[in-house]
Amino acid sequence: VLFQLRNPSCPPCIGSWIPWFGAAFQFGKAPLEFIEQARSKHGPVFTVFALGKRFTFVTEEEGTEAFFKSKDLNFEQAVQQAVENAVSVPAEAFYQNHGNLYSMMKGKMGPSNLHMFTGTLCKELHEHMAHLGMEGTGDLNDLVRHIMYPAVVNTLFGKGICPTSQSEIKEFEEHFQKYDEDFEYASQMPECFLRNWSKSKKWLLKLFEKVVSDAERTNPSEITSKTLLQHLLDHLQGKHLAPNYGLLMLWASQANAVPIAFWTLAFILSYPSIYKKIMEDLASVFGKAGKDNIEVSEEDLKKLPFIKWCTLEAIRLRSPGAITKKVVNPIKIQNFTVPAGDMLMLSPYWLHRNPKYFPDPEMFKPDRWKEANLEKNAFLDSFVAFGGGKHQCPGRWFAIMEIQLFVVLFLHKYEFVLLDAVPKESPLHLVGTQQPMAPFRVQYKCRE
Ligand code: HEM
Repeated sequence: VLFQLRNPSCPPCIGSWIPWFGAAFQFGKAPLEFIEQARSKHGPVFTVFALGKRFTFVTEEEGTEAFFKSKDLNFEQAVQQAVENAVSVPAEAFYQNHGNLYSMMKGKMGPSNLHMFTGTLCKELHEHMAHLGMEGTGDLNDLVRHIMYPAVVNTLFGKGICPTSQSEIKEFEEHFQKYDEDFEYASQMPECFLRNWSKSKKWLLKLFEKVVSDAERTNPSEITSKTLLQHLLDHLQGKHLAPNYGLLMLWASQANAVPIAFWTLAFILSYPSIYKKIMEDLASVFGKAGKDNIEVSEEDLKKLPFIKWCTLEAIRLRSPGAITKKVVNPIKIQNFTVPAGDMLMLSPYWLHRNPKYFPDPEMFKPDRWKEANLEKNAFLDSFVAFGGGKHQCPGRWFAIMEIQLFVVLFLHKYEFVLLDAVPKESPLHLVGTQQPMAPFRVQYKCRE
C-alpha cells in the first residue's frame, strides 16, 4: 500500500492504514528482500512506516554521501534507545560516555596497535583449535564459533576473565547465543515481549558483575599491560554500569566477526582455485602445511594479502543489512526532503551489489581488492560494511586481522572434505552481518 503524505516533497511512504497487515508485516518477515523489492517499485528513496516509526531508506550514492557527512543526522540518537533496551544503559549515561569510549576503542584497535593482540590471539587460537582433535565432522559454523569465540574473548577481556573453559562455557554459550539471536528485536521493543531473551540478558549481566570485579581487581597500572576491558573500565563514568558496557562490548566484538569468519572459510573452501592459491601462499611463508603450531606475526600477515582480500570480499557479500542515523533537521536527498525524526537507513548489503562499483556483484572475487589502497588503510569506493565518516566501526582493523589469522592457522593445520553445498544467507535480519540459512557440514583432518 503506497500513499503519499501531505507534503509531496516527502519520499514515497510504504505503510498500511491498517496496522495488522501489509508493509509492517512484510518488512518484519524478510527485511533484506523487502528493501530490494521496495527499491525497484518505488525508486531509490522511500519510507517504510513500521512499529510506529518511519524508516527512510537511501539506496543510491547521492544519499550515501549525505548519510556519512551531514550535520543534520545524528548517530548517537539513532542507537541510544537500542542500547538502552539491549543492555539497560540509561540515556543520560549513554550520551555522557559515548564519545570517550568510542575514541578509546578506536585508538586501542587501530592499525598501529594491532600487533599488541596478534601474539596472544595466535596462541589462543592454537589452544582452542586443539579441542577439535585430529579429525572429525561438524557444521563449519559451529567449528568456527567454538574456536574464535573463546580465543577472541580471552584476548580482549583477559584470560580466564570470561568463562571460556570447556567445563563452564556451555551454559554461557547458550545464554549468549539466545541473547545474540534476538538482539535485533530486543533492541527495538520492550523487554516484556521477549521472555527468554530477557532471562539470558539478566543471566549475562549478573555474570558480568563478576567479570568486571575480576578485571578491576587485576587491573595493572602499566598502560600497555591492560586488556581492552580494563581500558573500558578506566574510561567509564558511572562505575555501576561497568557490567552493562562489558556485555555490550562482548556482543559488538562477536556478533559480526564470527559469522564473517565462517563465510570467509566457506567461500575459500568452495572455490578450488582460490583454495589452491591460498595453500601456495601459506607454503611460501611458512613452508609445508602441517600439524605443527606456527607462530604468526603482523609481518607474516602482510605477506599474505590474498587472504586479506578474501576476508574483505566475504565482508562485502555478507555486510550489515542496514545502518542508521536519526534525522535531527529536515534533510534534502535527491528531490526529497526527509523530515526530522525519521530514521535514515542505508544498506551496505545492497550498496555492495551495485554493479557500477562492484562488477559481477554476486561473485566472490577476491582479486577486485587489488585496486584498494590497503597499505594506506583505505577500502574500495562504496564499501561501507563498517559504516563511514566519524562513527566507523572502531573494531574494523582488529576484525580483519582476527579473521585473516584464523584462516591462516585453520587451513595450515587441517584439510577438509565438504559434505554440503554452501548455504544461502538468511534474509531475516537487518542489523549486522548475515547468518547461514542451513548447516554446512565438513569433514576435517589434521595434515601430516
Ligand atoms: C566483520 C566484522 C564487523 C563488522 C562488519 C562491523 C560493522 C560495524 C558497523 C556497521 C558499525 C556501525 C557503524 C555505523 O553505524 O556508522 C559498527 C560499530 C561498532 N563496532 Fe563493529 N563490526 C565488526 C567487528 C567488530 C569488532 C571485532 C569489534 C570489537 C572488537 C567491533 C566493535 C564495534 C563497536 C564498539 C561499535 C560501536 C561504535 C560506536 O558506538 O560509535 N566491531 N561495527
